[in-house]
Amino acid sequence: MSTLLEVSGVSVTFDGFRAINNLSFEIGPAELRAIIGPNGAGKTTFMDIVTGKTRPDAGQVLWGERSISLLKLSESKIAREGVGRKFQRPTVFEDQSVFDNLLMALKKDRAPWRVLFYRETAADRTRVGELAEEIGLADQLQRKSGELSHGQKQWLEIGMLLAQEPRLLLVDEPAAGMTLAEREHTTELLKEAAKTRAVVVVEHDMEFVRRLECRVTVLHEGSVLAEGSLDFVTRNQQVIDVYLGR
Ligand SMILES: Nc1ncnc2c1ncn2[C@@H]1O[C@H](COP(=O)(O)OP(=O)(O)OP(=O)(O)O)[C@@H](O)[C@H]1O
Repeated sequence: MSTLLEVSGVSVTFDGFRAINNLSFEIGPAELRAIIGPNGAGKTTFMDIVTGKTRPDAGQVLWGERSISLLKLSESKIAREGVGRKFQRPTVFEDQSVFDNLLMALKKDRAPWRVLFYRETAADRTRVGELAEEIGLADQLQRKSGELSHGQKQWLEIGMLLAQEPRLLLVDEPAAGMTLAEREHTTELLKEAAKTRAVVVVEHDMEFVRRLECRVTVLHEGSVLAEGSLDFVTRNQQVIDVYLGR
């Protein structure tokens, strides 16, 4: 399997506390991966490192075919390289329609004068339609985003990230606060997105993780404790002791 992202031997210490401890982790170019683990295991810090928010004290984070080091790039450069991140709370423009939110998110030259003189094209409208279809909001395009349900807002934000055509999408607890039907739709959406890019989902909801039907990485004290199918990792006695059994 070729590798899109390779984290190797990464450590991060905050005030003497080692939040990430010699972490090594790989993900392929079109793969869905779930990351689970107890509170404080280092899941958020892992995403912070990949996106350039937190700089590790040691280790490597290599990206793409040319194995460039993400550690040398700023947060904005990493985003432009194709790393997208979805935080837990949706951050859509509530006063704007679903259509406008998606339109604004399309990958464009962001030079200020271009934004100023920007006119949407037929190709843009088509792309917005495709994205809306993909996230299940094709019949909601004219609605104000603020009127959407919590789940719909989350899908819209995923759509806005997909509009940027990321090669890796990091998603933090997408199922939180969703109804069962919304969770099911989210599962389908993430599975579909992972057919053409890497998607890493941090999640505590085990039923949700089961439905993703993907490889699972269990983090504990900043390292990988176990990796494999959900059935495989949940049979691991250490995983039961530190996470599931509590
Ligand atoms: N900026 C920081 N300064 C000091 N300590 C930090 C900082 N960020 C994270 N930590 C500590 O590092 C450890 C790992 O935190 P992290 O948020 O990555 O865990 P997590 O697995 O995402 O947990 P949760 O499931 O609760 O979100 C925790 O003990 C946390 O308190």
